[in-house]
Amino acid sequence: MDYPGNLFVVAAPSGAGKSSLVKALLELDSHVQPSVSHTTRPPRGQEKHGREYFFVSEPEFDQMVLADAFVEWAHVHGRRYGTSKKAIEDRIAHGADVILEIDWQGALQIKRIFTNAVMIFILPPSWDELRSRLERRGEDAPEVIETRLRNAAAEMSQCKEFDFVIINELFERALFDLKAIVHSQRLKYVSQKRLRADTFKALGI
Ligand SMILES: Nc1ncnc2c1ncn2[C@@H]1O[C@H](COP(=O)(O)OP(=O)(O)OP(=O)(O)O)[C@@H](O)[C@H]1O
Ligand SMILES: Nc1nc2c(ncn2[C@@H]2O[C@H](COP(=O)(O)O)[C@@H](O)[C@H]2O)c(=O)[nH]1
Repeated sequence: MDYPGNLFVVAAPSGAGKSSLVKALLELDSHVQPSVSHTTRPPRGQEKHGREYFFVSEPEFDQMVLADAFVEWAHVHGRRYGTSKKAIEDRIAHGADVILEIDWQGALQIKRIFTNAVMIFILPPSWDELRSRLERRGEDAPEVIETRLRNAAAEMSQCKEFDFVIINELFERALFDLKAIVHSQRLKYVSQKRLRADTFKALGI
């Protein structure tokens, strides 16, 4: 059986560090491919259209919804965000490991469609640290930070729906945990379906 590829879904409250962790994972592991979402929020800092997001207008997003172009989409912090079918379906069909960095509402939509998706939730170590990460990042206006912190409690309560919860206190430790989850899912297929079968054959058992 060909390696079918895994779909990893990473969710977290804003500022918990999911983009930093996923970025670091992608730098270390070329077999994992990111999905680039569409959003109606404006770009911040150095963000580029087509790299962090496809930045689209509200009417453009509406059109994509009407055209059934999204696998999932949701209202998050007063904006809309969605994963297009185009962003993931080809890659999954070709057996790539794909990682989605999306909110919990989108994550649960994905789980209903892709029942084998591996669901990972990132938590910050404390409220104080969450606030100070958002402030230190320095890319959101104070009122945006307050909205994100207000929404964080409801978001974090969803972590029980996920397969894995990583506490991002020490970055390297959290990255180690994320890598371990990705590798363990890959090994399930590689060892059970192919290498193990080859070894059994060679051993005549
Ligand atoms: N373990 C950590 N210790 C200290 N700072 C961290 C840690 N992880 C991430 N950060 C910092 O916290 C800030 C928020 O991280 P990041 O942008 O990755 O969060 P996020 O969960 O992706 O947020 P959003 O959903 O708003 O995009 C960044 O400035 C990042 O460098
Ligand atoms: N349901 C979806 N949520 C998404 C998607 N892409 C990003 N997100 C989530 O939105 C918030 C805010 O992101 P930010 O870049 O504005 O800080 C965060 O929780 C993201 O994970 C998506 O395609 N679908």
